Amino acid sequence: MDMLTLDYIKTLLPTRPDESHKMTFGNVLNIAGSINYRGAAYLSSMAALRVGAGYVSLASSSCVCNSITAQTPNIVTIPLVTQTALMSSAITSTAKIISKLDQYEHTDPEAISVDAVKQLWVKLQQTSVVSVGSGLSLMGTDDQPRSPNEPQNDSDPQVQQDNLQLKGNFDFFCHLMKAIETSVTKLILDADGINFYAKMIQSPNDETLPSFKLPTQSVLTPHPKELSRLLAVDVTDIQQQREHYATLAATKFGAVVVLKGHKTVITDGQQTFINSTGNSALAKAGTGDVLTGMIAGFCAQGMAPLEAACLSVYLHGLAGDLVSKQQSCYSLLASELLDYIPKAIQLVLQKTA
Ligand SMILES: NC(=O)C1=CN([C@@H]2O[C@H](COP(=O)(O)OP(=O)(O)OC[C@H]3O[C@@H](n4cnc5c(N)ncnc54)[C@H](OP(=O)(O)O)[C@@H]3O)[C@@H](O)[C@H]2O)[C@@H](O)CC1
Ligand SMILES: Nc1ncnc2c1ncn2[C@@H]1O[C@H](COP(=O)(O)OP(=O)(O)O)[C@@H](O)[C@H]1O
Repeated sequence: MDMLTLDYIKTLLPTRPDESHKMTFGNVLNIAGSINYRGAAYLSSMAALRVGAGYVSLASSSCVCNSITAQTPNIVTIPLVTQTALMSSAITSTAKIISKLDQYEHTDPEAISVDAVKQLWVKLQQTSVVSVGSGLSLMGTDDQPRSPNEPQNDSDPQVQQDNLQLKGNFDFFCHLMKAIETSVTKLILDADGINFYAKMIQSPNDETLPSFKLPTQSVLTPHPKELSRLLAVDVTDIQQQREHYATLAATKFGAVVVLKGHKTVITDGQQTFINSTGNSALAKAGTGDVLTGMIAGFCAQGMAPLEAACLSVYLHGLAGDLVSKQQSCYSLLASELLDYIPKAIQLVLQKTA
């Protein structure tokens, strides 16, 4: 186990040759965001650009893409066909409307259609790295009231697993992961992408859950609760032995694992690093989406997943430390963290000189 040091981080920053163009610095396809989590799509895409990726495309539903385009001109958007768009084009009579509405009653109106995978097919072949999951809603919690006679212990990881219900973009995600399995080498899997993978791993005999393999160079970015779902281990145990469980997951899933939180653990199962930067300012909704985008952005520049994860986690924490110095650790917004990434990179570069 090694602490991440500035000396080591200095050696990781990718070079920026003068003889270059945007594609020299990689192409990220970010599949992120959903009707309630548009901000996650913005934060992750912008973070990939902020660390130097040459080209970032956001693939999501039209409502997400429209919101992002209204906020920034920097992200190329790929609006994906939604289930409701297909549904309305298929509806021709009132009777059909009623039967279809019944069928889609519990569906997110902006849920992406499985046909969108065909839309993405060529792009998947051309892209150097794909990030999936930030704000892409696949799961909900089963909030059904329970009978008082049937108490359940919610801290039991198995109960947490059972309480996760598939919804929203689930069908699209399953087809997408099958396509990624055969066409993508570098994948960053975040948030509900991890929750789905956990459900798949924990329920190998469930035929309603199509299985997929992670690409050879994958990064999983769980927070402790997500890792607890992946390993079916209580979150308290995870927090007591963070390095142990992160390493176990990396070995089990053949991926780099970034176990987020104070002293983030980064491991490929053989080498393990502990982050030395960051503070409670980062405990704010959306900062994890920024981290996912940073890892994707560095991977796109040709970095190996372990190194890209170490560099991203360190800079993300350093950006949080710079914020804290200027404005305390109370007030950071995840969107402001994006503005501190250049300052963190500059600090590392200055130390290099
Ligand atoms: N602006 C946007 O668009 C934003 C979009 N976002 C997107 O929203 C999606 C869902 O994100 P989310 O925040 O709703 O769910 P999630 O983080 O799984 O928390 C659920 C529960 O897990 C637990 N838990 C969490 N962290 C923990 C920890 N470190 N250690 C231990 N436990 C921890 C905690 O449970 P508790 O401990 O309270 O029982 C918590 O209540 C996701 O796609 C994301 O990308 C967000 O990034 C926000 C900004
Ligand atoms: N107390 C803390 N100290 C250092 N880093 C923290 C702290 N709390 C959260 N972070 C960092 O902030 C990010 C939070 O990510 P995550 O839990 O996925 O939140 P979200 O889903 O809202 O983006 C992670 O990179 C995590 O390491």
